[in-house]
Amino acid sequence: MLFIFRKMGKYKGQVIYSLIVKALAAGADLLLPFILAYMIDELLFEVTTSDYWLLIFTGIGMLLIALLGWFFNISANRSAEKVSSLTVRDVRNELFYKTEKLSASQVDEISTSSLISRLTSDTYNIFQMVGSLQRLGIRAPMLLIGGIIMSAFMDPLLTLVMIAMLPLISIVVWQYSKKGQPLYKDIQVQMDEIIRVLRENITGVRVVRALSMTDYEQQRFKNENKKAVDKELIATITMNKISPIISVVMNVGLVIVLIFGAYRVADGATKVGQILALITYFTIILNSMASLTRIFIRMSKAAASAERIVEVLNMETQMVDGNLPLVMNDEVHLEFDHVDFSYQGKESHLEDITFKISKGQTLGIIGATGSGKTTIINLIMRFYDPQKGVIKVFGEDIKNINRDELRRHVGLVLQNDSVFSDTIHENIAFSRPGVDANQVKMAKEIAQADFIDDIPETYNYEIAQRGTNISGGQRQRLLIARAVASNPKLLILDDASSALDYRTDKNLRFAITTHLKDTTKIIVAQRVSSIKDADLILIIDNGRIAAQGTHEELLKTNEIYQLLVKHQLGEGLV
Ligand SMILES: Nc1ncnc2c1ncn2[C@@H]1O[C@H](COP(=O)(O)OP(=O)(O)OP(=O)(O)O)[C@@H](O)[C@H]1O
Repeated sequence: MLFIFRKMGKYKGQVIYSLIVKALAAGADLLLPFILAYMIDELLFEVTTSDYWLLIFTGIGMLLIALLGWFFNISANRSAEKVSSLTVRDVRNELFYKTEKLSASQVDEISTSSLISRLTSDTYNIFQMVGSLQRLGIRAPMLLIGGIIMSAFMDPLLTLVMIAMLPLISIVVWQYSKKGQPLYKDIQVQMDEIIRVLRENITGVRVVRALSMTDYEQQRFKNENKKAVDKELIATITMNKISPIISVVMNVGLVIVLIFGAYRVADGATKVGQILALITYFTIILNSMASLTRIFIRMSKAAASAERIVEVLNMETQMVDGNLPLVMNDEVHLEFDHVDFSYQGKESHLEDITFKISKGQTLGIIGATGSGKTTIINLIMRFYDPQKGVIKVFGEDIKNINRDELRRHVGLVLQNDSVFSDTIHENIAFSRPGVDANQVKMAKEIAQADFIDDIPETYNYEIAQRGTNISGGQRQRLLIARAVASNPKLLILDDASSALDYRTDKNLRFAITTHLKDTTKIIVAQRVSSIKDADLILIIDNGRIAAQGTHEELLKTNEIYQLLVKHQLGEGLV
């Protein structure tokens, strides 16, 4: 909760304005029953000609005060909305900025869906609370205290009856608010699950349909949705018990006041107008208690959400960025020195990886599914840091290089990379400085993306979201064009040509070798033909390098490689 108040603190001028204006509006509301009592008791029953005019002027005065109250309320509410929007904008920005700085393993730990729900529904809960707090936070207590003072001013004895009810009400509100917070946290955690199922289905919509899994997925979503509804119900039922309890307690007080009031009017101890005003004040007190309850409910929700947001904001920055300028005068462009890595720090995913390649050379990585090929790429891109060993890129320890600087010099195509809903030109150029129309054209040629010339709109053709209006092979070529367009120092193609036919794949490799002579290339592939011309080939098996060497060397010495070649290229080559 402190976190929210700190964030609101930035707009304290505006908050103070809202609160003052709200207080004025509440003051106007409190004055009205008082004037009404005066009109009934002093003017209405003993009306003379002069009193008649006073009655009219007092009525007009009441109307003006009501209008003023209305104006103050509108102005304060507007200001309150502005503060809540700005506060939540700041929270979202800070959370997004932090999310960008999280390491890939921290994102794995929290999960992407949870990050999305923290950025959306959790921040919305804070938005609602900040608004309510300004709209009702001053108005409700003012009406409550003001109502008590005004009624005590009119009839202290009857007011005591009402005051006697307040401690009981406070205990009820406090107890239920305490219960509410964990329940609302549960709902938010369930929201993470709903977003997870939704994301999986949206990104995998075609697979779901192709495998006729729609019914199954609908059921899966229904289950998660039902769990959320059940949790919402438990929280709502729990919190909604507050209002009726308060209502019953207050109405009992009201009835007692009415009975005593009737006796006191009969005895001449008080007047009818005063009793009427008292009842109005008690209704104001009742409503202000209901408003306070609403604030407490919103505060419970917002506190649960703030806790989830603060949990992310307080995560330690695991990857410290180096700031050494990249000199790149080392001949060795990539070196792994006894590197060990595990995603969650438990089972090993890479073990004792050691190899090096020089500037302009090509590294081929081949191995079974799940053997650790992409994990090596993840470490080169510094998505994760290894637990042991040193990785040097361009001759510098990767930990000393600024990550943005490192990635600016790398052209990367990952297995499931996506294109964007934009023109072909933008998909290749990607708004990078220096990547002009000529570079884009050159990239198209290297990537064998001739299909672009066959489209009437050529580079202006609009690609649909996730590239649904081009084929898999065309998408891969577009991604390769994007990676080579900036003339990177290091080009990484992770299974990037799997959808290309052998001939196009061969032409692609030839074009890369001739056009990007100084670029160091890493090709991860399942096909021997894609990596056989590499200067160094790594055979990865279960997170370890089973063998390394050139095609010829491995053909002579390594059984796994011999088998691969035999199966893929034919007996004659072994
Ligand atoms: N983010 C992650 N968290 C935990 N484990 C992971 C993560 N990514 C990959 N793994 C595990 O690490 C191992 C190596 O995965 P990796 O993606 O490197 O394999 P790969 O050789 O590239 O496989 P493929 O050829 O199928 O792409 C696998 O057992 C995989 O389940």
